[in-house]
Formats: sequence, C-alpha cells, structure tokens
Amino acid sequence: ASAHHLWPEIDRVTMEQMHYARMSVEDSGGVWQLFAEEGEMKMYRREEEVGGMVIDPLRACHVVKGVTGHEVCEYFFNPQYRLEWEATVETTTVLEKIADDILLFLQVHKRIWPASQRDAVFWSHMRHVPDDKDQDGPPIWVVVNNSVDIPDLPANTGKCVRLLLTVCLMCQTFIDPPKDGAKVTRNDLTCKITYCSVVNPGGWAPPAVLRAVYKREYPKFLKRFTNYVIDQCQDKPILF
Ligand SMILES: CCCCCc1ccc(-c2ccc(S(=O)(=O)CCO)cc2)cc1[C@H]1C[C@H]1c1ccccn1
Repeated sequence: ASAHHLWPEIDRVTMEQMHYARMSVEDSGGVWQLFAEEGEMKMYRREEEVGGMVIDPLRACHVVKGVTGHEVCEYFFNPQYRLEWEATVETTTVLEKIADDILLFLQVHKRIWPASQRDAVFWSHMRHVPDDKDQDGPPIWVVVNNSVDIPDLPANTGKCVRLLLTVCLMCQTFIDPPKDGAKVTRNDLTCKITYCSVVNPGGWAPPAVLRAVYKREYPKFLKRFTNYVIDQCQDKPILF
C-alpha cells in the first residue's frame, strides 16, 4: 500500500481521525449537544455551517456486549456485508483495492426527499493499534472513510450530487476475565464504539431538512449496524 499515491493521505487522515475520536471520548462536556439517546447509545452533534450548508459534526458513543472491536470493524469495512446493514445505500462499488485493508468505494445513496440524490467516492481503511491505556489488552480497531477526488469520476456529472464525508469508527474491546482460567466467551466481551462523522451534503439543502434527516437517520443507522454485527457474530467463534 505504501507505494500507492494516496497512501500518505490515507495514513495521515487515519491517525488524525483516530486521535480525534479518542479525544472526543474524553470531552463529553462543552460544545457537543446530546441529540439522541437510546439505551447505551448516545449521539452528539455540533451545529456548524459552511457557506450556508449544514455540515454538523456528529459523534456517537455506544457500548455493545458480546462482540469485539475487530468484528465490528470487519463488518463495517467489508463490502460484502454493506447492503445488509446500510439501509440508505442504493449501490456500493469497489473501484480499486488499494490494499487488503484499503478499498476505494463509489456509493450511491437513496434519494432523501425533498433533496436530490447523493453519491460518494471515498477510501476506506481498517487498522488496529495497541491501546496505550492497556498495552497488553486487545488492540484498538478503527475504520476511517474519507472522500477523495478521482478524475475518472468527476463530481456532479450524472444525476447525483457528490457528497463529502469523513467518518471514523473506533472500537475498544474489554474482556472480563472469566473465573479460574475458563475460556473467554462472548458474555465476557464489551465493545466501546466511538463513531465520528462529518458529512458535507455537496449541493445546498435546506438546513432544517438536513438536520431533521440527520436526527432521524443517524440513530437508526448505528442501531441497525450494531444489531446486525451482534446477530452475525453470536454463533461464530470470537475474532479477537
Ligand atoms: C439531503 C441529504 C444529504 C446527505 C444524506 C446522507 C448521505 C450519506 C450519509 C452517510 C455516508 C457514509 C456513511 S458511513 O458511515 O461511511 C458507512 C458507509 O456507507 C454514513 C452516512 C449520510 C447522509 C445523511 C442523511 C444522513 C444519514 C445518516 C445515516 C445514514 C444515512 N443518512
């Protein structure tokens, strides 16, 4: 992957997003506005506009029992599962396999009335790093999706408005050691998920419409995805 012309950007943005996601876990106060809460899932946003367009950064924290961060990131990254949990995606295409853990996607999203349909071109990178808070514990797994301009697919030529996104799904895994050295089972697993996203909708959309869509779609999206992973993993061996 290091030979690919996008590698320097992919490496830099991935580390930046991981740092941002980890910092945001701490700063639960201040600027973030809690806008949705369902059980263990808490969703925050900041109201920001660029050029009159809503690009509210979003941060979600969720705690899921019975899966590892590796499993959550695998089901998020791997295109073969995408349409099973992504309800707002019409088509997803891998344009290039940059490496085993780096894919270039073209994604066409379902039209959300009254706005025009969106598409997105982004690289997706899955990576794990040691958890510096628990060196000999499970590593932190992360998937970063980041929009990229590719000449072969110029924006806004077809029916879709090209949206820009930067997304980071970061997962920390906690294992409650079972009594007297018994085998670790899924009941001993807890996965702490931090999902950060900034979506620039591309063309103009009424701020009130966008914020209503975000408020409705993001909680649904994260709940559906995490329930899908729990369901897929429950009768499979644990992937640490
Ligand atoms: C007028 C609406 C314009 C923007 C609509 C839109 C498009 C894509 C996305 C989006 C794009 C990527 C990701 S992901 O996490 O990288 C996974 C890969 O699919 C996630 C969400 C978001 C939204 C915003 C609605 C909001 C919304 C939120 C969760 C689901 C659907 N829609």
